[in-house]
Amino acid sequence: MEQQEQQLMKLEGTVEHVIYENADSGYAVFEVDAGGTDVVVAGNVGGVDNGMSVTVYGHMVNHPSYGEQFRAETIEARLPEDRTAILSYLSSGVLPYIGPSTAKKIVAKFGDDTLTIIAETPQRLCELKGITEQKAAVISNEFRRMYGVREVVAWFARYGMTAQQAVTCYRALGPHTVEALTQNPYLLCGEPLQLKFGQVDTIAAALQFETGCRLRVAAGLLYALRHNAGNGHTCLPRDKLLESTSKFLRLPLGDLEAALDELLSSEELRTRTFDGVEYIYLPDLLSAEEDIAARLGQLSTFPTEAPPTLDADIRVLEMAQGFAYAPLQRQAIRLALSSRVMVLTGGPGTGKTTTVNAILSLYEALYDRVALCAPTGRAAKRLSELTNHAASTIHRLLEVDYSSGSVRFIHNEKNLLKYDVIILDEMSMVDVKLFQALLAAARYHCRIIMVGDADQLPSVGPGNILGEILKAGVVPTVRLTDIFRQAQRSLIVQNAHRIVDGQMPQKGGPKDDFFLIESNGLACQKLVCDLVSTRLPKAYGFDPVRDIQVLCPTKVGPTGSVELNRRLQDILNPPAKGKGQIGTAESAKILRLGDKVMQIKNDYDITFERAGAEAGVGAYNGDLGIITAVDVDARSVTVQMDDKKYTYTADQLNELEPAYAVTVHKSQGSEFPAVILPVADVPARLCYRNLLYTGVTRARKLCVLTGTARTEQTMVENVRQNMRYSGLRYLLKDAATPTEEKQEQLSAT
Ligand SMILES: Nc1ncnc2c1ncn2[C@@H]1O[C@H](COP(=O)(O)OP(=O)(O)OP(=O)(O)O)[C@@H](O)[C@H]1O
Repeated sequence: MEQQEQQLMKLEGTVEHVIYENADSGYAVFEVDAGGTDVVVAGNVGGVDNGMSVTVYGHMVNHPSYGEQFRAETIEARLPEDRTAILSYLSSGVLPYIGPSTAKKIVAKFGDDTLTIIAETPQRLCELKGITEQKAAVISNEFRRMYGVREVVAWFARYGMTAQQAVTCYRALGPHTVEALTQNPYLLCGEPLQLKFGQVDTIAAALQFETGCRLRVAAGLLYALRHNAGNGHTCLPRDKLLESTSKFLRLPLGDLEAALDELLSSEELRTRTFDGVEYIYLPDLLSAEEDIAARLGQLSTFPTEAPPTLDADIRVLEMAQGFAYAPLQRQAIRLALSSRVMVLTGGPGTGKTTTVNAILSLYEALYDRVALCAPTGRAAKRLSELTNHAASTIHRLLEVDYSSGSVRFIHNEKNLLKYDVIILDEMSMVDVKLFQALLAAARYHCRIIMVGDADQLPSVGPGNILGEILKAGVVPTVRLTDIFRQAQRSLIVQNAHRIVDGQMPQKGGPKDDFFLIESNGLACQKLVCDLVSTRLPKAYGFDPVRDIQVLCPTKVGPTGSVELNRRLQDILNPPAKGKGQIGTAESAKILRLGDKVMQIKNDYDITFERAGAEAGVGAYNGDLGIITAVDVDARSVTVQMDDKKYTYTADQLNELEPAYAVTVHKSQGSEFPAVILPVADVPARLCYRNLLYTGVTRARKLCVLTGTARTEQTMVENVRQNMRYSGLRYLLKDAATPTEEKQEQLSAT
């Protein structure tokens, strides 16, 4: 920090005029009187007000439109200290009920003590005509709130953290933020910042916390569980949790046992034993799994009957389509119409969508309200194209309310969705919290049909619901296994099935929709670029940006997504005069007019416009779009994602990345006309079957593998199933086991 500060310039002065301020991000542009010279300062400083004394560290930069300005890295702001500064501060209208003339009167009366009086004895303001007790209280509260934010910003700056982090934390922890963090800095590991344990440990050490203290041990255990939830585990075996936490805290196991037991008895953590092994859960993840299990278990045991005309109805559908359903498809249709809950699973080309279409038609004849949904926008779009029926994302169905700064759903157990049936596609991508929310918002009698392919990569969030449901074996399930004739002609489909069966894909040739071109290292990088930019567009007529997608198993290396993005951006959308572009210092990425970009995290707040339709909010991880405008001065870009137009301001640019090449993980739930998948230089931990399978099955018309047969073979043979700890299968089995009490409840309904 010190070293960094040495390279930074220091500027001291008084804030003269705030030109622009974004209260959410803490970004501000303001003029500072630095001993007679006015300097424009810009940066994420957490807000400033006229009259404040500031010490700013940063660099002078030359802004293309605004000329010279000081780009602030950190700021220390103090409240105005002398009369003139206090008057300027209050006159700016920073506090309610105080305009320039009232400010003058207040300062004339209380002088240098003005701010102390406002903070501590606001009733004294009533000595001035026109200020009632109520007004004085409002003024004082607002002052203390603002002062609180400044205090938090200063505290954060002391430990090398940004004003934006401070503002976010203040919003979550409130006026006592500094007090709370001083007493327990490890709170920073939790929501909303989720800082790395090491970083927080350094802060704690500076605050004289002992390495063996209870707060640190408890924080370490919670951190390990949260970190593992980020890797998909809903729980951890007790021994494993203790062992890994003991390693990163560098404390003996014995020191951790007591802290864990305390956390369990205070219910900050929960425990369950499955198959004789004790598992430790974060409470919200246990509730999610228990709620899911209880609801699915209950629905599974709910007696229902198929409509008497079902066979005739199926025959009518077959006649209308001109083909008969295969026996397993028929079984799935019957099961869907005679159960409250079911799973339909199978690989590509096995007739899932055709079966869903039949189920949808039959249900629509019976019920008014059938919802079709999928976890991602692209999956929902594809579903709606394939079924000719409106489909939405789960988030859209539940309607996100982000007004409190965290995700809540408008539809929940108190405001149920008005559907009789919910058909949920791409089930492999749904995590436990989202599924819990969906089930909570479903009416008691609502039927749930889950469709998915368990061999795809599991959800980004914690849990492996589809896999666990299949393992539990208590939810009625049909697994489609035969590949239909049309699909059999496709080498993409055949090879996808070969991969799942552990066989090497057929190599294919130019006439097939799948082929492998052997290559390696930089040659492979060049090959991918040639295929995207010239060879495939020439041979197949694909648009290099809109139709072809490079999917990388990894981010790193010559054929990782980072490097390929850089190369492809240069080739497909090179810089040109008049073509706006914005560079971001942190990630060294460039966003340029015409670029294909991806939203890389959920933003529930960002607004979009739609031509001829209602505007809305929300952009989700994995959404793809094209940059249609760049405002270099304002550092903002406009992105068109299907029919939605978003404007990203300077502080939102970190949500976007060029997307000529994306990782297979980010492509889950999407399909592309042509996929190029480099299978060279893949790090060992990413060399596994489901990843290759997921990548290949994203291709609709053409899949080209570039790389080495050896890497391909390693991927096919490695069945490390992205192993995830979860207790859902046990909880489900338990929930579906009829007990006397449950039987009584059922017969009473
Ligand atoms: N009973 C059937 N008889 C003849 N053809 C069928 C039948 N069911 C499905 N098909 C055809 O098989 C092909 C694959 O079916 P479908 O698209 O439903 O499979 P899918 O499992 O959804 O595949 P994907 O996951 O790849 O989308 C389609 O061309 C479809 O028309």
